[in-house]
Amino acid sequence: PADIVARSAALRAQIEQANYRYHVLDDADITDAEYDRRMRELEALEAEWPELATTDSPTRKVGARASGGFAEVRHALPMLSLGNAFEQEGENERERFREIADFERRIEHTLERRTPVFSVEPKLDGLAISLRYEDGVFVQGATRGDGETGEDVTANLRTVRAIPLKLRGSGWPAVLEVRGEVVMLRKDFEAFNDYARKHDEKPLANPRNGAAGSLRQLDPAITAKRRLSFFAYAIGVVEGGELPPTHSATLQQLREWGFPVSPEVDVARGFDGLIAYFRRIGAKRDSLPYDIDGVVYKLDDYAGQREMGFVSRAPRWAIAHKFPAQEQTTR
Ligand SMILES: Cc1c[n+]2nc(N)[nH]c2nc1OC(C)C
Repeated sequence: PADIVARSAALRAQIEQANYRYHVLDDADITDAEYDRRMRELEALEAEWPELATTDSPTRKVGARASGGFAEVRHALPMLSLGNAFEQEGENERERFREIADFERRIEHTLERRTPVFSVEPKLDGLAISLRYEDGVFVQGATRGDGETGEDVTANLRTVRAIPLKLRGSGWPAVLEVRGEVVMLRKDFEAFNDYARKHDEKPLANPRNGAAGSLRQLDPAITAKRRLSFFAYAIGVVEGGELPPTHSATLQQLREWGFPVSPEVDVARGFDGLIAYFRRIGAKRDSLPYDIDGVVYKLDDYAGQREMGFVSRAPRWAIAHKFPAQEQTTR
């Protein structure tokens, strides 16, 4: 009936807007209680009128259990690994961060630029995944695997509220692949372990294990009980449309389409800019809502990235800069 259809459409719009404000803008405008009340009302409507429960409904109906394990997915564009750099002994910064100095200098020389612009990001310690959208609708999600082929964990990813089931706004390509990290936020990790201890269940060693373990559950109903999050950091396949010419502009575009992107991402110029960012993020590492194991520097313009190319499977245009290993207290 028309009034039911109108009511469910209004609830969807309100819930999707609340998801966007909570996960993307980190600026919720309704209380959790109000959010839950609207979700329960929509779930009740869908229970009474099942045709309302379409696959992109924000009620995120849980799919079937992947009985014989996960299907394999071949990444049309390999999911890259990153060369990484560690701190060394040395009198001055250029020696202590020699590998970063070499990385940046190689780009200056090859592209004949001075102090090139980099997109700089925290390196989240979670599980890398690739999300495929066709005409703005989430159709498939896969783990990184070996970079060439991963596991189809679509049903599990549909239960992650930070992952949009359909894109927001307009102007997206016919096919868009977004890559990023599924993480378990520290507050959700602590809550999970408090619950586990009280109920004599095995606690998680660290949030990364929480994310990996939750996503690889064969039964998506179990994944749905684990509170996971997601932050986009790259693009894969793009067909039937185009993206901005720089990575930093693309990340902003992804936010507008409904993807969470870490608020810590920034742009930096030249070696000094990279090291200033490394120190800034290093200083606030323990106060971030998720675990990180370093920062990532990427030449910002895609034309320059193409010109720099790759060494084996790691790009010459990007590098991870790791912090000294932290004694991982098994909480
Ligand atoms: C493997 C990887 C991991 N991360 N993490 C961030 N933040 N960016 C990023 N980029 C990556 O690869 C790029 C080369 C796309």
